[in-house]
Amino acid sequence: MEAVGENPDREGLKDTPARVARFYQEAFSGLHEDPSANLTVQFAENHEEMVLVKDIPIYSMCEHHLLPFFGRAHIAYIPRHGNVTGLSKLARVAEAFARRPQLQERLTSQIADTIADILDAHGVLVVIEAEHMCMTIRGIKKPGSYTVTSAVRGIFKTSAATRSEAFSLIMGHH
Ligand SMILES: Nc1nc2c(ncn2[C@@H]2O[C@H](COP(=O)(O)OP(=O)(O)OP(=O)(O)O)[C@@H](O)[C@H]2O)c(=O)[nH]1
Ligand SMILES: [Zn+2]
Repeated sequence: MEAVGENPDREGLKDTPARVARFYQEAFSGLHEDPSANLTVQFAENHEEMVLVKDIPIYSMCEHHLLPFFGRAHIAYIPRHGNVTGLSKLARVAEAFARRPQLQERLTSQIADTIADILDAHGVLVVIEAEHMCMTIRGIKKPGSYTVTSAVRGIFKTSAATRSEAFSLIMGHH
């Protein structure tokens, strides 16, 4: 506060360091979580077909400026026989990785790798669309620009038809 020319002792600012500390604790709480622990809930269901949870709201922080980037994640996977997980658990994996100092690319691939590994899925496809505040309120200042990243694993990588089915479901109407 002193460095930007503020008086840290004035009424409105005196609790601000503690508030910022609590906010960072919340924003980075994923560092103390094991995202894969969410995937222990598995149903012995024989559905070896695509499951897609789309439009999951995502808030993360870019590790360069500690400014938010936010948007939507879409997670598709094709379960192996008997390894169907709870739908909310896919969003929980995304949430645990988002609450860390991040890069959008790393966030995308960490979600995909964790689901692919822990569920031993036939395939996983993750798409994240996000706006980066470090590109909108500062620097190059391009509000409205979106970054889209994807990570494809397993059958989504080897089968172009399966991959395009997932992308058309993601891009399609709600
Ligand atoms: N690849 C990638 N880059 C990111 C992400 N979040 C922020 N960045 C970029 O990280 C870069 C950091 O660049 P630097 O040149 O070190 O920092 P800077 O001087 O503040 O850069 P400008 O934003 O261009 O003003 C910038 O280009 C950001 O846009 C992300 O999730 N993925
Ligand atoms: Zn940034």
